[in-house]
Amino acid sequence: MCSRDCCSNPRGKAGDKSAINDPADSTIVPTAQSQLYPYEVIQEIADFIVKGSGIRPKIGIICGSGLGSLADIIQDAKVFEYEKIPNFPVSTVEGHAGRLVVGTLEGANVMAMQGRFHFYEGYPLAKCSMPVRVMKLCGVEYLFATNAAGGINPKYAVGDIMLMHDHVNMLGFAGNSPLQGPNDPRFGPRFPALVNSYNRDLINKAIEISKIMGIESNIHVGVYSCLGGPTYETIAELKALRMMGVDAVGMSTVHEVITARHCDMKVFAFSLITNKCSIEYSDKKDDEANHEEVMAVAKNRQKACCELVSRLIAEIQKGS
Ligand SMILES: O=P(O)(O)O[C@H]1O[C@H](CO)[C@@H](O)[C@H]1O
Ligand SMILES: Nc1nc2[nH]cnc2c(=O)[nH]1
Repeated sequence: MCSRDCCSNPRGKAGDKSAINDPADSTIVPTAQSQLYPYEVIQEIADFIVKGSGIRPKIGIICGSGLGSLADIIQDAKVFEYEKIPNFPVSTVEGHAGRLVVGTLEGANVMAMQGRFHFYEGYPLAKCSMPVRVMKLCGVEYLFATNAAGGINPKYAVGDIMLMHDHVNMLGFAGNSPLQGPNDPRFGPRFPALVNSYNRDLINKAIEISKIMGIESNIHVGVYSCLGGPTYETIAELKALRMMGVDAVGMSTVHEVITARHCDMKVFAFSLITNKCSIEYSDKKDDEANHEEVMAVAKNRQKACCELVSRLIAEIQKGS
């Protein structure tokens, strides 16, 4: 196990002073985000997974809130509990089981995170997206990132799927990035470009698949934004996001996509619209987002989400 403070659970263990910064201790030097998980530590984690599973995955899947069933359809699955993976954080959110599932889907070698890490859990962004680098060093070429999100675009209904074609990085606007700190060129360049981050070919294929599935009227192509959470948005914030061209809002994915594009992975991402974000002031309880509703909608729509992902992976396999 890595003994460095940075890799440990931020909540620490009872009596474990190493997890708490002492403001009076002038010897503590703040660690830049990019230094939290050096290349060698990521390599160790990747080796542990590849050796333990006997599989070199090509596609990495991140299951959004309530969408853990995307990993349940993986065949010949080898399951790694996050607690048992050296230097891996733990999942603390309901609907995020905290397991890595490695196996095959539609003939492709895949690895899926049944549980992701969020900024609001107390993890720095580089820690939230560290598993994407692990995927890269395991051999992953394609990242499939999924999330539950609130629909801001008035045309979106609960249960619709928004294929992400762009994002607005609100945490980035505020000066926070998983790439902040010295750059390790073994992962990627100092200044990665993010135009065309969301693979157009995969978006087009997903649209074609939605027609075959008969769900094309529930599919949109739009812009996602990640806020820090854990609060859901105020009406004024939702109005501001809408003015900025945001169609769906959540608390994840963007830093994962940044990390994936930095190391040149192809990205496909979608949001399941689990609640409508009303931008009108009202006293209606129905207008308040809540995590139980998010999970219930995700459970209802998991079949369609699984089919979309499976069929898209089958398309990738056909082309390889
Ligand atoms: O983005 P995922 O992990 O799907 O979850 C979304 O749903 C939770 C809030 O209900 C937040 O964690 C938000 O980010
Ligand atoms: N920030 C945010 N995250 C969500 N996740 C699911 N729904 C929502 C929402 O309305 N807002």
